Amino acid sequence: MAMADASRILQTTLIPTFSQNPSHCRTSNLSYHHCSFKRFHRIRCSSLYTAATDSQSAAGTTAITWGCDVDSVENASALQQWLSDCGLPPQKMAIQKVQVGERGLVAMKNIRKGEKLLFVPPSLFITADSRTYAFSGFGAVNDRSGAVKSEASLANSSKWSNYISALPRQPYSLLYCSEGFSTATPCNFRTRSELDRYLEASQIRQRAIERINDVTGTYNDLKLRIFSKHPSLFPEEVFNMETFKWSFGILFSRLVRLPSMDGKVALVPWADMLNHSCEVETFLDYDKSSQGVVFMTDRAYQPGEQVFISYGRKSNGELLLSYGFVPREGTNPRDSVELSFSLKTSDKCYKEKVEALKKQGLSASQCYPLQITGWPVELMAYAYLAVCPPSMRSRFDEMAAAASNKTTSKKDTRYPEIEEEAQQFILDACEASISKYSKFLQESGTMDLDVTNPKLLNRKVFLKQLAVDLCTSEQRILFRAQYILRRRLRDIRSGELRALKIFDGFRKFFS
Ligand SMILES: C[S@@+](CC[C@H](N)C(=O)[O-])C[C@H]1O[C@@H](n2cnc3c(N)ncnc32)[C@H](O)[C@@H]1O
Repeated sequence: MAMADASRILQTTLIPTFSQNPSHCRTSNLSYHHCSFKRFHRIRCSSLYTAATDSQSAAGTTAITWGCDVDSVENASALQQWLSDCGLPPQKMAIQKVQVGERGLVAMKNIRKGEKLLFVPPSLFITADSRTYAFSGFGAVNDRSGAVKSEASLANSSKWSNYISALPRQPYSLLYCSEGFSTATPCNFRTRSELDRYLEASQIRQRAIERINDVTGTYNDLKLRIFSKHPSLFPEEVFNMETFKWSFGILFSRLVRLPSMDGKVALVPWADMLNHSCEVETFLDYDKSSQGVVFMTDRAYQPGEQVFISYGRKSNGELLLSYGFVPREGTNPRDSVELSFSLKTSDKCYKEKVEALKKQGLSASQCYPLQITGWPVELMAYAYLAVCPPSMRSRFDEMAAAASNKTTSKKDTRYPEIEEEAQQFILDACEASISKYSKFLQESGTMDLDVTNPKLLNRKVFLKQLAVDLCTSEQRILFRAQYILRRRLRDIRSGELRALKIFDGFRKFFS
């Protein structure tokens, strides 16, 4: 789920707390415009970990007091009752503890292949334009004096209280990787150094850092411009980094994009209890004929079996980043690994090549995804450009254009004269990356977890396992690419050798 989508939903879930009751704004001298947070649509990425760390340590850490344990189903029956009172039709599934994903929806009756399930009506969606009331602890300001009700009383008074009570108190998310985050968080990367250590080999580390910076930057921005100026309206106990990360953790792991509603994103209670399987190809969407969110099963289920949907055709790294899990090894046909490539600064044509790339909006270093089945034509074009000799400088522009995925004609142009060098260039990057993964995977067996608290030890073992699973799956793709590249190079070289031998034979014959 894109950061901008999550941000928009988060902001609108805050707005109605005020906009539904403008008198709060009057008492606190905040204009309606201020209350609506419209000015804070922009996500600021400038704040770095240090800023987040400072505010965090100054604030102290506060554990989330709403929601429930990630594997608890005690609030599930209340949720199901509330949903049916709100118009959810009778269901063929119920929330239960499951093997995959802690809690999930399990078939109560026989379900046929091709059957439509769920039918969650729009009145239950939480979207950027819903008049949602107090979705998170952030919406807790709701009395005339501006005092904050406790989350418990908020949870009881909010329309969404049953939904909030059934949300995981500690969503699995890489958002919890910033320094100084609460040790109460059970299974995420707690510190930046953990993230660096465990995900050093993977490009997902950089993506996680960018996401954390986006979220912490947004919080710091709001804190500087609003929360700190109106402490009675925005008390630190509620408006702190921890609750902010919790909200984003929930959004990243539960928001759904609905293609039939022009790509609108929404939290869809009940539907968000379904877990992901890479082995199904069925997605949530709004169904105009039944006027609700549905999915169509692509296999049959018997009573007692867990029912799955697909969260999208995502790589294991993307699933870890947003949802905090890595699928079982070899089960994700959409898995890919991002590999970084750079032009050599010692290249005689370095500047000209950088210029050609710049014209396409690319830089000297580029990342391309490798899949078990191969890699994009854009990567091959970048490799040609990287190894292209000065005598072929007239081709730089066309190679750079082909290296950009903006080109509509995905022509797989080949340059036989530099084919060997280009394949070798990709192989070198692959092998450098493989050795980074091998180093981590070898060391992970002996890595000192450095903890005394048994709860924390469990958490650390879990997160290290996630990193090991991700790195194993990414390295597996790289090994496959290495195998293909080595074979191609062997063929090219043996082909050249054969051609040389024939040429030599002709030469001898004629002489
Ligand atoms: C949309 S929620 C699904 C309901 C969730 N299991 C719950 O109890 O609230 C997404 C979260 O479920 C878990 N999950 C979903 N699919 C999973 C899978 N295949 N393996 C492990 N965890 C999964 C992850 O924690 C993810 O962040």
